[in-house]
Amino acid sequence: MNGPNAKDWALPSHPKLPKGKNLAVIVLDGWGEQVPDAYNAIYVASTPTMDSLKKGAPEHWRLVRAHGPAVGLPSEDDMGNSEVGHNALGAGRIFEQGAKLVDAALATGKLFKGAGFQYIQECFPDGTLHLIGLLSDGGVHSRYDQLQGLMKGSAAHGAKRIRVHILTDGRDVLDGSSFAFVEQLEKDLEELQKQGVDALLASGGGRMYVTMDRYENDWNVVKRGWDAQVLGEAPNKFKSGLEALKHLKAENPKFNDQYCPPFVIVDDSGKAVGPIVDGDAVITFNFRADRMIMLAKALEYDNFDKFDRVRVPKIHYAGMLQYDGELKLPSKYLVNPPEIDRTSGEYLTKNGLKTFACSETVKFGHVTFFWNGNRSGCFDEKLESYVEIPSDQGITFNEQPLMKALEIGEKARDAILSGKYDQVRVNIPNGDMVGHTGDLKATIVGCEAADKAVKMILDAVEQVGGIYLVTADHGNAEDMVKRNPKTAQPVLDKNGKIQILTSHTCAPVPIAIGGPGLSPGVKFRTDLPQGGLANVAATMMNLLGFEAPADYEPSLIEVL
Ligand SMILES: O=C(O)[C@H](O)COP(=O)(O)O
Ligand SMILES: [Mn+2]
Ligand SMILES: [Mn+2]
Repeated sequence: MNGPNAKDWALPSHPKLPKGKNLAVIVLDGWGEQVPDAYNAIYVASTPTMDSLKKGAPEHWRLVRAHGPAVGLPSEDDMGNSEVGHNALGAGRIFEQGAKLVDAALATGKLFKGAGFQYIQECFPDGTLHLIGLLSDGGVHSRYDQLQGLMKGSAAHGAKRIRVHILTDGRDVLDGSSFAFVEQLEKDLEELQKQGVDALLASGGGRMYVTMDRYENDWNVVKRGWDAQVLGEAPNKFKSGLEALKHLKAENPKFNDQYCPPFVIVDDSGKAVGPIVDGDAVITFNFRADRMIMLAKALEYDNFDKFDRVRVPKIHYAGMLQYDGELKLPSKYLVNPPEIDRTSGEYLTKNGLKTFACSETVKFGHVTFFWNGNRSGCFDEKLESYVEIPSDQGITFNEQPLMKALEIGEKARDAILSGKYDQVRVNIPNGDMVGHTGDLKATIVGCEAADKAVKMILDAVEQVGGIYLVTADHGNAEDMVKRNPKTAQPVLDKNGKIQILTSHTCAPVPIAIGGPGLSPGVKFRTDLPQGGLANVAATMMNLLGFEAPADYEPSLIEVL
């Protein structure tokens, strides 16, 4: 990686704040600030520790922006997410993120002129173009209008045969919305057929059960997708996508979009219409990395032992973006990823500071990979310890809402008490992972567990005379229902039932600082009302006794 020379990596000392204080950084995943009512799981939950921090407002507690342009997303309507949130927290600057970069590359047509697309195009005369990704307009991992642009543009640039392999959402968008997305997709494919392109939906499955696992929590998820997408094999076979969803839902009263079982579309003779074979091209159209990396490895690596691929077709594969800058995976991609460089983690190591980072598997990469600018691995193994607590596999987290919050708290506590680290950072997942299930009761339990974990860490900070910084990456658990934007009242569906919100929100998130090591004159500035997650990195550097690099977003604190 290019970077400043050694001299420039040195951070100047802060004129007023001392070095040598332990700093605990706690990111509560999916923990926003919203109207206090019965559907705000955080408000309903008993969270004495987080409540006590709020009493420090405005000097030691405030809100920061965690959505839209504040984290590099296209518009104010874009909710925050873990990738952009942790990127901003770790890098201290706002980078235009995947969603925006793909929009621009499609709008200018640059996407179709780049080396990545040309590599894909080489297969067009004889092969099929397969498009694999998340089917929704959530804007977190992918967006439907971008898939439309990709399909149309590919046809215009010579693709004669297109097969789409969908992952139904219901997590970044309302559960049940997949029916409408599939209907729209099948219409769009028909339109392409009228123009002479042999375009069909080929396979599908729910994102959490098929393909979109992350951080290698459960390779079975990716295998289910591989079998349907590549081998054309699934227990469920249908003539169309809509028929598939209707049938699977009728069969199972608990059906939801996130966990839809895998299916393949077959022709009249019962043959799968779109297995991936030698000579084909494959694009994974998600722009976000974490949940596409495992499939990218299966598609790209010669030496691969995570599951039996049975048949490994010789294909030209490209990602919408390059998902991992360190692994250079995938090697071919359509749009250059944001160049997130000189992250706070890298600065800390260059200045000799020691870091401990921990979460459970499903969020582990958030405090490591995303935090470090979509880069796997440490900057300096001698200075960094990354600890992953294995997550439960094969369950929806409303079944285990405590998750590993207390185990994460214990690891952080021990790391703080060991006195070995300057910065101890964790991600506590409950508000988000349980919030995504839409189960209000379980989310309340999860928030209570998260609060206990925070207490455990703050107690350790107290013992060593350290400093804490508690914040979140975006909202989720604070709002569990879809609301009328004008009245803020819950919206009812056609059966009169309240519509459950499984997704993130556009709410701001809290940030609190404190601990016995915090110098008495430190308080939040009042001249940064629009402050966002990208302002946190400079704040952390100050609390560690350093000035932040000049191009970082300004620190949220001042010293009187
Ligand atoms: O991938 C997911 O679980 C959701 O789409 C977004 O959640 P996250 O951004 O909190 O990971
Ligand atoms: Mn998150
Ligand atoms: Mn989430």
